[in-house]
Amino acid sequence: MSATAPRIAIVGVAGRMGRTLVAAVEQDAGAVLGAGIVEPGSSLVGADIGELAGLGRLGVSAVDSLEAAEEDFDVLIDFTAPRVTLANLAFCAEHGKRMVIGTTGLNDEELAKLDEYQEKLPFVFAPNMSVGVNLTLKLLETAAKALGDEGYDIEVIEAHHRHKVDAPSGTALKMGEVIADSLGRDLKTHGVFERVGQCGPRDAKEIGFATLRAGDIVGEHTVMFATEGERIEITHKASSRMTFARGAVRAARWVVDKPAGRYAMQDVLGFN
Ligand SMILES: NC(=O)C1=CN([C@@H]2O[C@H](COP(=O)(O)OP(=O)(O)OC[C@H]3O[C@@H](n4cnc5c(N)ncnc54)[C@H](OP(=O)(O)O)[C@@H]3O)[C@@H](O)[C@H]2O)C=CC1
Ligand SMILES: O=C(O)C1=N[C@H](C(=O)O)C[C@H](O)C1
Repeated sequence: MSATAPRIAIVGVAGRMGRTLVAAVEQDAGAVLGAGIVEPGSSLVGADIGELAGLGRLGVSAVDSLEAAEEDFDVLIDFTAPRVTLANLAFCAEHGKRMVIGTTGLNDEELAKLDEYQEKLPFVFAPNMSVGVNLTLKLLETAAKALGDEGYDIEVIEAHHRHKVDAPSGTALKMGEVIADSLGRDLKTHGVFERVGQCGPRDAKEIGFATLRAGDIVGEHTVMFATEGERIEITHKASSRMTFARGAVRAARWVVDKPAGRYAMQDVLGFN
């Protein structure tokens, strides 16, 4: 399988990431566009996915189920919504496929469900597929270890486009988890996601989150380490969805010959 270019199916192919993924697969000589899946009953069934992506005709027509695409792909790339992703994971496990999952906003129960599949198929799950964000996670580990117990307050600030449905972003939560793990804290107890009214002074160990939603912001994350007299800010700014899409295609090429397991982008990039 690894010797030939994997055939990729993109679910949610008419979405913001779906359309960008079509372009990313087309640009990658090591991957082949196998199928594009839209919502069941969508008026886009039969549309050419190249045309949906603004690339002109590519000869691949959108279908509205994984069953209809089953013969046409090796790896499914899924940037949709939690319930859709979990249903697709069940299909892929049953039919010997691999997956790359970029969907965010999974609740604890859904995250636990994801774990149930780690022995059933190989899949990469990452809230952010960009190389830059994954490097930033390594920098945060170092910064948190150096500063977190030295009186520096830690705050995570994220900004995204007006259409985003989950908050804080999956990336912001991942950043919080990396920082908490590095400091032996638990994000469940130390994460502060809302401050309103007479909320009192800041606890030294809390990890605060602030969310902005506006216009067409692709995705921006800053982690602030602030103490009296100085502040360090580690920032990542995405200016194009192509950075996520290229990472996802890279993950699809990587996961195609891996044994069953749940992998992270850090594994794909060799950062672990
Ligand atoms: N990991 C990463 O690097 C990144 C992750 N994301 C995450 O990816 C997800 C999608 O983001 P985005 O592309 O902006 O969102 P969009 O809403 O633009 O795209 C989601 C697409 O999924 C489609 N969809 C919904 N249900 C189904 C179904 N049952 N079968 C097939 N398709 C379906 C939607 O169709 P319809 O519109 O008809 O409902 C829509 O086209 C979010 O969770 C986001 O946070 C985003 C960017 C980067
Ligand atoms: O919804 C988005 O757009 C993005 N979502 C991801 C997240 O929730 O972290 C990644 C990226 O920042 C864009």
